[in-house]
Amino acid sequence: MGKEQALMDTSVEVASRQSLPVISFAERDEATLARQLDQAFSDIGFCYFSDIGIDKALVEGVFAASRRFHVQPRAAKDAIAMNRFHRGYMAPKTSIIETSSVAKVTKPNDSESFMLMHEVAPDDPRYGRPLDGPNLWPDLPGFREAVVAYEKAMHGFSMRLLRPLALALDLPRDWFVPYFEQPTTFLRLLHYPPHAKNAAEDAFGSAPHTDYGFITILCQDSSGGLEVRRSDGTWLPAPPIAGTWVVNVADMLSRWTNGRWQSTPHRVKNLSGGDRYSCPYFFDMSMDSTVEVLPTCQGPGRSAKWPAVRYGDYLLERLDKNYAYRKQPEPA
Ligand SMILES: O=C(O)CCC(=O)C(=O)O
Ligand SMILES: [Fe+2]
Repeated sequence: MGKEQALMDTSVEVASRQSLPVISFAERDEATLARQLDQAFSDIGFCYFSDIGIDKALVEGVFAASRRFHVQPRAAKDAIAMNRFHRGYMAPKTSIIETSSVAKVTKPNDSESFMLMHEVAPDDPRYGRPLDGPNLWPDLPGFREAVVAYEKAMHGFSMRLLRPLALALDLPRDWFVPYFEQPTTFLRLLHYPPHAKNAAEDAFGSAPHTDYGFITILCQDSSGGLEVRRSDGTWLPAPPIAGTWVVNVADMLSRWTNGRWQSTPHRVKNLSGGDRYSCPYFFDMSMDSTVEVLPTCQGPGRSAKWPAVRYGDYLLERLDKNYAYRKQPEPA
């Protein structure tokens, strides 16, 4: 490969790409990881992670919990319908991605989910602010323990990931840490029913969208159906690979990097014929974080493409537009 080609390959996504890169965290030094992360996130904004040090039993536990939750009768799930803090059960066809920059989305998503966010205790000064309130739990023995154990492990890994991410962007290795002392996190236990045979072409389990925050680390079952948009507008499948997580850059991280890392649109159609389960973990900065283009991602000829934004404001605007329950009048 000539030097010019090599340079191009690190900055321009290869339109003919047939698969996403897999980055292994087994015995890799931070500098190597940083290089691989930079390449993947600059190219297509998506990759797989393997060997991230999370016990298989934790993964099996969270999927088992999700299945137990979703097979319950609808009334049991509605008993913990999503509260104004964005926690609880989100019924099918109650989210429509009106803020999609990708497509005119007209149909609500054909999926249901249980949403868990960072816990905010009543004695926490943040308690009661928008999106800072209590989680809701189903009446299922062992459910909470399994879900919290997985969430804790994902949080630990995500904190460790901050260093190679900072190095990849030529920042001091602990640069991101202060933004994540009180992170905004979402663990979503998603269930997709089989895609209806007569469904319209533009009906999706998850319509084309980008994620809002910093980074998303998703574990999927063996059904398949997730697709990632290439820069030429075609869609690349992100099929299940045992022992891996699918990872993507979200809007705030893309904005922080002045677009060097891409917040890539993705979508889901569950064509497996059976139920599909996935568990995305959204690891985002504290609500009060100001996201302003990084000093290392701007300079002469690379002026900042976005003004500074407070993450909590950006997030609220998105949620208010995309979720039906947020459009109802507040209960008295
Ligand atoms: O279920 C999936 O594979 C993707 C889910 C997703 O993109 C999301 O919840 O933001
Ligand atoms: Fe997503």
